[in-house]
Amino acid sequence: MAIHLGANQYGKAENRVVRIYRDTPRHQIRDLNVSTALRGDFEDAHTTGDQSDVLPTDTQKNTAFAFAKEKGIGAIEDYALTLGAHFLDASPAAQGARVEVEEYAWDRIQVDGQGHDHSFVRTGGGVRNTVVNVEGRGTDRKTYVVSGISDLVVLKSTGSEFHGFLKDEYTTLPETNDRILATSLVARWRYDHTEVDWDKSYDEIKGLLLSRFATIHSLALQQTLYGMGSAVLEQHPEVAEIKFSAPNKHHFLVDLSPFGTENPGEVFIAADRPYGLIEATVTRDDASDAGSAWHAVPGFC
Ligand SMILES: O=c1[nH]c(=O)c2[nH]c(=O)[nH]c2[nH]1
Repeated sequence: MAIHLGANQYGKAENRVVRIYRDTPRHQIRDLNVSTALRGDFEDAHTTGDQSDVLPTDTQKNTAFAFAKEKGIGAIEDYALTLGAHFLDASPAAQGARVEVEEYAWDRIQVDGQGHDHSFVRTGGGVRNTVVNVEGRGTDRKTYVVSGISDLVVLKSTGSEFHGFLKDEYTTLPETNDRILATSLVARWRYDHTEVDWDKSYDEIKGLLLSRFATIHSLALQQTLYGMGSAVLEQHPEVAEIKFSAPNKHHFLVDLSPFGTENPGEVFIAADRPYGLIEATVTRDDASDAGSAWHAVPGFC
């Protein structure tokens, strides 16, 4: 029987790196979840057990923590770019390095109208993330950055319709001109290059996604996503394409007629499962080649 090793990568997943800046009494916190992986010619490590080419996952973990102190943490994209380039340089057998970073944001706790110096409360409103892929050596080096947001839970209580859909003998869904539209949005966008003010770009794109969600009169979640994505591409030349994964968090009107009570769009049951899952990519016609930018980014079509 002929068998061979297929695609493989290895690394340390979900290093919870917390960095406190305490140079003054007014501390700052950065709270990250960092996953690293190397891919390349690691045939022997699998087939013969020879680990001489393997930079241990433990070393990768140590590096993520050491860099948090030695180099500090600026934008998560810069931290991931630095780590990715380092791992590729440190591992001659590797052809590519992948670094994924999620950031859990904290706000200062307000005490007597002032943000406290060293007490924080976890910020709501989505988790920022980035995936950096670095490949090749010397002048052949290619670097890809996909950044995004997950768990951005949004709802509009009107301004959403769904009608005119295809019907067959199993269709029972009533058409509606007024429904709740809610989702826990995952959006990831691929940058065209790395000369980007990462924090500014992220803040603006997040703001744009939220404002378009609010202002688009929705005829379907599909149309809302396309409108949100188009706005990002129109206003952010640094973005080549954007992908969405959006569970349609259904809210069903409760029938209060058995109690003789009307319910004109006021009381809903928020259904947990099942949910519609709407996924879409919005791309520039002249987008740059994605290369390995989306390598091992699950959860999108
Ligand atoms: O926005 C929606 N898109 C659909 O494809 C769909 N299908 C469905 O049953 N409800 C909805 N809502």
